[in-house]
Amino acid sequence: MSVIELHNLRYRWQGQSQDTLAIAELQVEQGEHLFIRGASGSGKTTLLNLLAGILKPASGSLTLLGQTLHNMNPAARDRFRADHMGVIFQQFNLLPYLSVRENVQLPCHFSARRKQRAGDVQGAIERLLEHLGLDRSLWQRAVTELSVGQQQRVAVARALIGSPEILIADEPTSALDTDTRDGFLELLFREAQVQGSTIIFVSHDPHIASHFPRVVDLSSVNGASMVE
Ligand SMILES: Nc1ncnc2c1ncn2[C@@H]1O[C@H](COP(=O)(O)OP(=O)(O)OP(=O)(O)O)[C@@H](O)[C@H]1O
Repeated sequence: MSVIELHNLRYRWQGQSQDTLAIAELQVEQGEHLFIRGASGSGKTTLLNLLAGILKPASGSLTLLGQTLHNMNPAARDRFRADHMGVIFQQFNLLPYLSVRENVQLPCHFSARRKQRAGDVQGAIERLLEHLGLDRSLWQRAVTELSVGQQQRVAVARALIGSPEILIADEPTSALDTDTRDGFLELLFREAQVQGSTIIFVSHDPHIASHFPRVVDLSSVNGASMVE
């Protein structure tokens, strides 16, 4: 079973005369690191929102770990997301009034499964922050006191805790210089590999693509012949 399976998927934003996305086939296997590239406006964020169950396809099928998110009720969908997905967005979405430690711990509050998989939660937080190279002196600090690069590491640790099967990253490196960006990707890959997580990484930056074993250009799969 693929981790993500997508078949004849269509999505159109309201008011648009054409489908934003029309993807005949896309499968992502466990542990794969997939980079999705595409010009601005090609539908990358729309695709991630469909994968996360935030948007519902107009037609076609989309399954994650064999389950169809858009057929679930909202509570079940939220639970699925908390249990199985780690997300890293451009703005990181860290909670400013919480410390580094508390931010990383959050998914274990929302998901008993993630908590159970993390085991010794405080130990897991420390291991992740150490592996991601975040100095121990920062762990009790509010995240607002951290640099952008440091906040990014906190966001990665939070996405990884409790070993979710699927990691979704939307332009998480856009604020970084080249060296910091490459270091960030190395850390992300190393940790994802340890956990066997699948990565779906979206960006319009072509330099990042060279770090990924599999690259899908959205413009080449989007609108390709669909079997009705
Ligand atoms: N909320 C919305 N309402 C209507 N149309 C939208 C909405 N969000 C996106 N779109 C349209 O869908 C298309 C794809 O947008 P999307 O944000 O998915 O592209 P993207 O590839 O992520 O772009 P970028 O690289 O600039 O972030 C665009 O034409 C955009 O105008």
